[in-house]
Formats: sequence, structure tokens, C-alpha cells
Amino acid sequence: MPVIDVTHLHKRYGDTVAVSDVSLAVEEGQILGVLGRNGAGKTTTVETVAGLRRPDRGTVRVCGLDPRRDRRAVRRLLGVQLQDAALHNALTVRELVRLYRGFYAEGADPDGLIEAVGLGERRGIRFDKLSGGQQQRLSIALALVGRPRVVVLDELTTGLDPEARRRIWDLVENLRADGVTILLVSHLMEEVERLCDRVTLIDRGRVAASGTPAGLIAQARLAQRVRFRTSAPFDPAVLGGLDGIASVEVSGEQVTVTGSGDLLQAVSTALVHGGVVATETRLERATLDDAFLALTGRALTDTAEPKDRR
Ligand SMILES: Nc1ncnc2c1ncn2[C@@H]1O[C@H](COP(=O)(O)OP(=O)(O)OP(=O)(O)O)[C@@H](O)[C@H]1O
Repeated sequence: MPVIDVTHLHKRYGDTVAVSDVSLAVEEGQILGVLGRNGAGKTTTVETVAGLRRPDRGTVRVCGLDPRRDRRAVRRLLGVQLQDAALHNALTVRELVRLYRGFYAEGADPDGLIEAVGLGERRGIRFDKLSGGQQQRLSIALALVGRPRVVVLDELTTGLDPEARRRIWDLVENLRADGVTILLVSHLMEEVERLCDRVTLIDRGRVAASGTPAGLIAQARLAQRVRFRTSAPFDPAVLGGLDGIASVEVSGEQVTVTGSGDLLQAVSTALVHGGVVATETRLERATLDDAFLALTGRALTDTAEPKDRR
């Protein structure tokens, strides 16, 4: 039985259909990434898992329990880091972590956890004096302070600087090593590729595809990507008629071709025939970003800025 099991979830707000027939499952000890653009329905989905929203239709189970009906039991099992954590402004980092620790019979050492999220030097600072990224790291610490077996993380590292992001990724990898089951909402492809065993792509409230990161790339038939530069303006028609080409993007001197088969060879030959002088030609593997575009028809990456807080 999956630890988190969402089946045929529907949720609307007035006329807005936020989630339409979403099903997803997270097996014990796995990390499932929910990836999608702003407004795709990711937060609504995980908020129903956390028991914060009532599904209009469908069922949500955490360790076989209903997060709303069995609220108390689920609270003991589940740690939740949500985007809009409303915390007590007048309390310091250490006071808040200790306060939350007191809600659980057993839990993490508050000071160790504060160090692990990189707030050691800020432990005596009030919540309202922390930067946005520091507040976010504190909310991650609070989600983990009861040593939950199941964790929901929403936009884990959006807005964090690269060092803080890597630290949090290490923390999540340690949780996985301890067998914790994690549902992770993200629109950062790199985060999902690094951390997640499986991914569910959500687009416009619906599941567009699910699988392992590598499986999704394979499903999109995007085995490869070839990049090169040209000093003269590039006409994509030069590559017209080549088998296996999924897309050609020209950005100034930089040309990116995605596709399958022996792409590098095919592109190189077509360029020679077309009289195009290409430099810095390199073959890259396709990413989840490419898969998202191929599977939904829309790019994921233009949404990589922090979302507006509601
Ligand atoms: N409380 C609410 N009242 C009305 N509409 C809402 C509410 N919460 C979300 N929505 C709408 O439901 C849709 C899905 O929103 P949701 O926050 O679940 O998406 P998301 O994928 O988490 O987006 P983001 O990446 O921006 O967090 C959006 O159209 C959003 O505007």
C-alpha cells in the first residue's frame, strides 16, 4: 500500500477548476516530485494531503488514514512545510523550533536541526527579522522537528541562494536515507532530477505524465540535445526533413536541436550539406524541462520565479 495515496482528486474554487482527476501515489521511503507551472494545482493537491483542504471528489490517504477525518493521527505522522507558513513574529528561531518540538512526544534535537538548515548563526533572531529565505529554512526545520515518517515539502528551495539550496538538498537526501517518505512540490527541474525517485507532471490541474525522471525523458522520446553556435544567421530549414528532430531553437548565435536517434551525426551532416559553419558543437542529454515541454506543449522554465504569496 502506498504511504501517500491520492485517487481521482477534484477541487475547484468557485468557477476555477484547480485540480481535475489527479491521482498519485508515493511508496514508502520514496520521494515523489510534483512538477508543474504556476497555478497548475500542485499546492492544492498537497494541501489536501495535509488535510488543509477538503476534496470535492476523490480520496486522499496517508498511511491508510484520512487527513481530515483522522486529523490527530495524521498530524503525528506527517510533517508539512507549506508556502505560507504563518508563524509567531515575536519568537526567535530557537524559541519556535523548541515550541514546535514540544508538540511531539519524540523528535529532533532543536539545535542540531537549526544547524542542519543553516540557521545556526540566526538562532536568536526573531522570525520577523529573518530574510525570506531564512524564514523558509525555518519552516523546513519546523516540518521536520517531530521526526515525521512522511513529509510534504512545497516549493522547498524557491528563492534560496545556491549554497542554502544545496544544504537543504543534502538534508532531504539524509531524510531519504532514513527511509522517510516525501511528497515534494517544485517547479525547479534540477531539484526534481536530483532528489526524486518518481515525478508526476501536473498541467492545468491534470496529470500530464508520471514516471521516473529518466522514464519521462524516454517517454517524451527526447534522448538527446545538440547545441552549436553559428556566426552567420541560422536558417532552421537546413535541418528540415531530418528524422527524429523534435525541436529547433535559435537564440542569437546559439542553436539548440532536440530529438532522438543518432542526432549528433545527423545534424552535423545536414550542417555540412547546408554550408553552415558550426562551432562549439556538443551533445547534451535531454532534461525533464524538455520532457515537460514535449509532454504538455508548454515550457516549464519560464515560471521559475518565486510565486506571489497569497
Ligand atoms: N484559495 C483559493 N481561492 C481561489 N482560487 C484559488 C485558491 N487557491 C488556488 N486557487 C487557484 O487554483 C489554481 C491552482 O492553484 P495552486 O496554488 O494549487 O497551483 P500551484 O500549481 O501550486 O501554483 P504555484 O506554483 O503558483 O504555487 C490556480 O488557478 C489558483 O489561482
